[in-house]
Amino acid sequence: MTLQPAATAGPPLFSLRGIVLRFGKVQALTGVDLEIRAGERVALIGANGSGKSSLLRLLHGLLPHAGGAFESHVPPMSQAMLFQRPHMLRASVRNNVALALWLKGSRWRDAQREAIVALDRVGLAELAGRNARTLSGGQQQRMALARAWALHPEVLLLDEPTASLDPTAKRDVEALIADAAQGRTLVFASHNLGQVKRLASRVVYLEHGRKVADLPVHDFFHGPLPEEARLFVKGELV
Ligand SMILES: Nc1ncnc2c1ncn2[C@@H]1O[C@H](COP(=O)(O)OP(=O)(O)OP(=O)(O)O)[C@@H](O)[C@H]1O
Repeated sequence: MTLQPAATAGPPLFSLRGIVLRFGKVQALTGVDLEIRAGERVALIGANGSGKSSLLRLLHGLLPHAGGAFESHVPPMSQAMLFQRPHMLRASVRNNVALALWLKGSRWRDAQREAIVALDRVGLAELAGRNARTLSGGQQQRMALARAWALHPEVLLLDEPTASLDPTAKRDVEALIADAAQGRTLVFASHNLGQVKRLASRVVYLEHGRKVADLPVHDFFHGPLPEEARLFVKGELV
């Protein structure tokens, strides 16, 4: 499916000013300024280790910052994050989704019913009774998407959601993401520039933890870029 152009961006959801994030001596983010508004679809790109996952995890409240100011206007229950390797509980596919709903306050019976609706949406209803740990990589990502979707989040944060999938699964999961992103704010990390062009309205390029470019998607791919970002887009810097 094709994503509709984002409506005029709404109020700010996340505001970052001069953010520094460290893991011991490693500085994963340095002086990052970023504002993300409702309805935007922001792609985070950059070489391995440039800070994309760290930034997503900061937005999701999973990592503390060591400097700068971070404001989130999204209630914690209104955002969901998909990790590179989704976490699977040793339970049925249905219960993996239902548990997330139950934790959010649904009654168990309602949670199970809503889980089936969400699984149906990603084409997994037939596997609802299977142990989630026996799913293939593509099926796991679809399940994780159903789990995130079922929560009706305002914001979806995705960390390289199709990185480990074969081309068919990549296409399927990307279509589901496009569907899930409708009417929501999407922030995702990706090494797949085709996917960035298809899904994003805006591109943030990180290099060694610094934000080097931050442009509307068309300008990023067609306008002048800082040299390192230009080489990255040409595939000469990975
Ligand atoms: N738990 C951790 N402990 C120590 N260092 C970490 C940890 N997580 C990330 N880092 C370091 O922080 C920096 C940024 O890593 P991050 O995972 O955010 O990059 P990335 O852009 O998502 O990379 P990739 O494209 O490989 O997923 C890297 O130098 C990385 O080694």
